[in-house]
Amino acid sequence: MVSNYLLLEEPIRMASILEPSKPSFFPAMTKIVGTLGPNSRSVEIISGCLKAGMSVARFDFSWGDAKYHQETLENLSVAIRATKKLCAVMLDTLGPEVLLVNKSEQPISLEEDSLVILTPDQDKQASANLLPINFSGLSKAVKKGDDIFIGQYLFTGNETTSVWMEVSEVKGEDVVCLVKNSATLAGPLYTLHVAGIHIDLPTLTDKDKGVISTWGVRNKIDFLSLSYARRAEDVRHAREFLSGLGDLHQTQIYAKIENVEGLMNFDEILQEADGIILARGNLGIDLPPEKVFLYQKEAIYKCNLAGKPAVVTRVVDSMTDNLRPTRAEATDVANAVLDGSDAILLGAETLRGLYPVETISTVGKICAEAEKVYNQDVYFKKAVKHVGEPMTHMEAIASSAVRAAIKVKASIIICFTSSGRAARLIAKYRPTMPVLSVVIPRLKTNQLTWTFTGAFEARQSLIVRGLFPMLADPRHAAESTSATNESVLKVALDHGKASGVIKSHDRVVVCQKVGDASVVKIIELED
Ligand SMILES: Nc1ncnc2c1ncn2[C@@H]1O[C@H](COP(=O)(O)OP(=O)(O)O)[C@@H](O)[C@H]1O
Ligand SMILES: C=C(OP(=O)(O)O)C(=O)O
Ligand SMILES: [K+]
Ligand SMILES: [Mg+2]
Repeated sequence: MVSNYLLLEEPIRMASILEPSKPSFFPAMTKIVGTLGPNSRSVEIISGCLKAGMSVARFDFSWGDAKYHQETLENLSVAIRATKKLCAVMLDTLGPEVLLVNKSEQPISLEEDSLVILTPDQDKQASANLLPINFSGLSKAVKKGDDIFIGQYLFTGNETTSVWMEVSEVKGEDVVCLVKNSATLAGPLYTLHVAGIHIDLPTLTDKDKGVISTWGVRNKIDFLSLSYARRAEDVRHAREFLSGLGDLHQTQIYAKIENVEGLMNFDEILQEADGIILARGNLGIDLPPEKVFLYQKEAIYKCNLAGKPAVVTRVVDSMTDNLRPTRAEATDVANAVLDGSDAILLGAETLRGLYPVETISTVGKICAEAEKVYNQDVYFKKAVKHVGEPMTHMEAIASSAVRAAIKVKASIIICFTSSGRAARLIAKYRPTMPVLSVVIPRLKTNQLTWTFTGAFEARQSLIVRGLFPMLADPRHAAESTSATNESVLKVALDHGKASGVIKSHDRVVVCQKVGDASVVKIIELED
């Protein structure tokens, strides 16, 4: 019987809930993006994060300079080599973020019911009555009665370091606000959020362009997280910019939807972007609390059907200071997985939290439990129906591979790919088993040198639910014959066996091209 119930096995036995989970080679099919910062930049901690399951490292240029992030990234490279765990690199832009400018970095104590002026004059000293900001258009964007929220970067919402204010008067370029709660703004970086207004600043700022063309090019970033993407044009513009920067034409763009403006243009943004980040931190302030879940479900579903990864943020804020998540947070992580998300992005928890490694492993365990009861059957049927008929050959092949793998209870799917497209399409149908995407390098030339492609494609699958990349030896370059295909398949199977995902007598579904024909084959392993 097929039901629309979220859980696959219906009903599950209560006693089965208590059974300990079997350890598996892959911590979870859902991926974890960790933001690296002060509490997660040593080789030792980063190695711990990788072993716990982090597969994408986010470098947030809202703070820290290129030198600081470069040191962290070099430690990441050492940790990758030491642990033999792959990790992709994501550059997160500053974007049109309004910041408080407190040059002295002295703590500022704001009193409930007092008045404070927000001014674009950055030469002024910050005080309890005057707060300079980096944006001169605020007075034109707000009106009396609007809510303004100032919080420490990545504020958790339950700190006494965030302040809620109401606009009481606009005076020239200054905005006079009434403080609604007492708070002390200590530390260097504070961001300002005004619900529901358009901030007239470019999505890709000059500072962002500078960072991408230097730090980004130097480190061949796999992903650009485009903060505050508000229109499809923002993504197109970023893509045009990347296309002029050598290798970065291969960088994928993840549009971060952080406000109502981005939400209103969601469909057109999804069409242009390679993936979506549901930035619930900012969007959660812009939306009434009772509407956030609705956005989450709809946005993830649209991403799933488009075959584009959905990344959910701000899941276990309380783990920034605690070893255990709250019950609400633990349930929220599981629900994000049941909703269909590809990856969970950790911010404050890994960046400045006390328990970065434990947070990653806790979130991974919750994801793994939720994946086991994800109603793949219901989702699969919806995905097939949505594509309609006639299907493209690749959609037919990808969906058939997933269906065959489930029917024969295969332990993995092995997918040959060069562009990564075939593997992504398989992931779209949400197989319940891991997909080993065997990326076959292609030889390309820029008329000066010959190089192999494949590294970007392999790392970019590290954010997709269920995909685990393996980069084939360049000697097996894409113009492959059936003999080389067979030898690559043997390497992939050996890799699967060595890592424990496949064992003797297991069934494996393979998706590859043989001559001109795309085939899905089922193989049963011998001893
Ligand atoms: N080098 C290869 N050897 C064998 N089969 C391949 C190879 N590259 C891709 N395939 C298969 O070809 C089909 C098209 O895959 P796709 O990833 O779209 O190809 P490409 O990487 O060339 O864009 C899929 O069935 C895929 O498994
Ligand atoms: C992840 C978010 O943003 P930031 O880049 O500021 O951490 C968010 O708003 O959810
Ligand atoms: K940012
Ligand atoms: Mg944000």
